[in-house]
Formats: sequence, C-alpha cells, structure tokens
Amino acid sequence: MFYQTPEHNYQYELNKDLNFSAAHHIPDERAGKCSRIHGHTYHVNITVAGDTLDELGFLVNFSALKGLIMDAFDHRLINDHEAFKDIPPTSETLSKVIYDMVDHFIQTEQPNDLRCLQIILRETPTSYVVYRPKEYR
Ligand SMILES: Nc1nc2c(c(=O)[nH]1)N=C([C@H](O)[C@H](O)COP(=O)(O)OP(=O)(O)OP(=O)(O)O)CN2
Ligand SMILES: [Zn+2]
Repeated sequence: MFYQTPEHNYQYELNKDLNFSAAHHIPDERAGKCSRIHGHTYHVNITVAGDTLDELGFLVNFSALKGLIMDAFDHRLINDHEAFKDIPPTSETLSKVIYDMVDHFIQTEQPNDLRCLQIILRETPTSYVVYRPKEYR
C-alpha cells in the first residue's frame, strides 16, 4: 500500500508496514464502548529517510523497526505500557509514542543520519491517524 508522505529532499525514503494485535481501552465513560477493554489488529506504516546508507547498504534494517514495535505492543494490553501511565492509548497518542520510539532508535542505534518523517497508525478498517512532527530536523 502507498501512503502520502511529506515532501523532502532526502535521497532515500524507506517505508515499513507491520501489524500487531493488542488490546486497549480508553478509561473514560465519554469514550462509550471504547471504555471497555477490546482488541484491534493495528496496522503501522513507518517512514524513515536519509541520504546515507549503513555498512549493510540499509537506511535501517526493516526487521529492526518491526522488532521495536512488536516487542513493545504485540499481544499486550497497551494501557500497561509505561508511555500510557498518564495518557489514554488512542490512535493519536499511540502514533506519537511509536514516532518517539522510532526516532530514539534511529538516533541512538544507527550510524547514518536518519529522520523519521511520519507514522500512520490504523486502528480499524475505517479509522487511522497520521502523526508528523511540525518539521523534520
Ligand atoms: N479520535 C479517536 N476516536 C476514537 C478512537 C481514537 O483512538 N481516536 N478510538 C476509538 C475506539 O478505541 C475504537 O477504535 C473504535 O473506533 P471506531 O472507528 O469508532 O470503530 P468502529 O469499528 O465502531 O467504526 P465504524 O466505522 O463505525 O464501524 C473510538 N474513537
Ligand atoms: Zn479501540
């Protein structure tokens, strides 16, 4: 599947799609049925860009991005994750949490200079969110 990505001048743009199964609830009765614990097959699209490749010829290993997200959320209750100690696990907040995880990983684990441009998080067949920082550094 192809998604809209922000305009940029990087030579390479990588996209990784992945799915994970998880439960969540929005702990507020105003969320209606979503205040009850329920599950989704989440779909995530991660966009990373850069001008230089690492020694393997990768921007970043696709499987490293997948592992990062799967380890944190697959077959878990998202509310239990420390990032959601004080905020509800909505599509909006989860897309930002995933953005921050990917950004931290590529800044600390990759030798090449990479940027995460956006995260698309699909919670249901009819609902998804795009998270993009105001500007990429
Ligand atoms: N802005 C948001 N609204 C809602 C979120 C969210 O994360 N951000 N989450 C939920 C529920 O958790 C749940 O995912 C229901 O979403 P919804 O699109 O309403 O699901 P349906 O399958 O019922 O959608 P239909 O298109 O009506 O079948 C709710 N809102
Ligand atoms: Zn839900």
